Formats: sequence, C-alpha cells, structure tokens
Amino acid sequence: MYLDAILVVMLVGDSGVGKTCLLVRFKDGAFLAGSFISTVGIDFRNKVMTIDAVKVKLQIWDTAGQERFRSVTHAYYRDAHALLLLYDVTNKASFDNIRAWLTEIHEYAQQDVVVMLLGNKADVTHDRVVKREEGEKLAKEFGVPFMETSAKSGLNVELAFTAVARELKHRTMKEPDEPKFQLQEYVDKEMRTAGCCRS
Ligand SMILES: Nc1nc2c(ncn2[C@@H]2O[C@H](COP(=O)(O)OP(=O)(O)OP(=O)(O)O)[C@@H](O)[C@H]2O)c(=O)[nH]1
Repeated sequence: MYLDAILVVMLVGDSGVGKTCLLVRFKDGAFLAGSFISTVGIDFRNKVMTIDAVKVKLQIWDTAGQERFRSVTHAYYRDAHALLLLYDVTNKASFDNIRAWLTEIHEYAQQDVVVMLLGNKADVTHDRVVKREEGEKLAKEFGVPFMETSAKSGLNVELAFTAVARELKHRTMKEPDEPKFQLQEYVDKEMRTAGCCRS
C-alpha cells in the first residue's frame, strides 16, 4: 500500500555541519569523503521507505547553510512537514546558532512542523567540542527530540529519517482511536535496542 501524500523533510543548519553528507548516506549508503562542496540554494532527493507495510514517499530538501542563501531557503520552510536541524559536534558556533535556527523555524515554518535536533559528526573523538549531554539539554529546553548522528559511520542516520517519517505517516493515517505517536519515546526505544547512547 502506498501513502498518497509526499512527505517533505528539510535539512537545515549552518554551512559545513554535514547536511548533504547525511542525505547522501541515507539515500545511497555512502559517505562523501574529500573536498567540501557547499550547497547552492536548495537541492532535493526522493526516497521511498516502508513503514508498517505502507510505502511512504519522502522528498528530502537539502538547503544551503551559507548566510547568503537564507532568503532563498526561507521560502521553502512553509512547505516542509519535518525539519532535521543539524549542528556539528566539532563546531561550537554551529551549536550556539541552533537557537537562531529555531527562531527562524518558528517564524517561517508551519506551526505543526516536526523538528528533530541532530548533533552530527559523532564519529569524531579528538576534536569534539559539544558533549552529547549539551545537545540533550538544549533539545529538552525546546521540547524537540534529539540524537547524535554520523554521516561518516552511518550512526543513527536511518533512524533519524525513519523516526520523522513514522511521525508523519501516523499523522496522515491515524485511526480515530489510535494513540498519538510518541516520537521521542520511539527514538529512545530504538537507541536502547541498538545498545546506544541514551541513559
Ligand atoms: N567526520 C565527519 N565528517 C563529516 C560528517 N558529515 C559531513 N562531514 C564533512 O563535513 C564537511 C561538510 O559536509 P556537507 O555535507 O557538505 O555540509 P553541509 O551542511 O551540506 O554544508 P552547506 O552545503 O554549505 O550548507 C565535508 O567535508 C564532509 O566530508 C560526519 O558525520 N563525520
């Protein structure tokens, strides 16, 4: 069975946090090593996922993090069903800017948009400057789910997209007496099952 609607997931966050790499890892299962080519404006890729025997079409929008493209990306926010907001655990400024990104999301996106915070590049150990606990604390403050990811190792990449796709699928297909899907609970449970990360 196919879900008719196309679910739009938008990747946002500072330039260089790994949005394109996360998308490529999810779509192609590979890591884009080598030189860093900044996204210009916006790019998109499609992926079909199967959730509880329902085929769900995701359209993933990869936005440019550079300041000079902001006015272009603002125009797309209102059509996004979910936003994956990334920072880079090796770049403190990208973490500090999350508050500004959340303000921007609040201003331009739909009120009921699904937002998930991702601390990317979790594979890096030596140059890490943002602790997992700091990411968790910030996410809690804003009431959004959180996980660390790595486009390089693949850590939690599938889970991040699956979690938002599940939430959107539930919203679209929910039976009247079915309980609301609990995104954070789902993420916590999946990470515990994988033997990973959250206490
Ligand atoms: N170690 C490590 N490096 C990563 C990871 N994800 C991305 N990178 C590197 O970070 C750099 C930037 O990655 P991109 O995916 O192009 O960043 P972006 O957020 O799309 O940047 P803009 O397009 O400018 O907004 C590249 O050199 C990647 O190889 C990761 O999970 N781990």
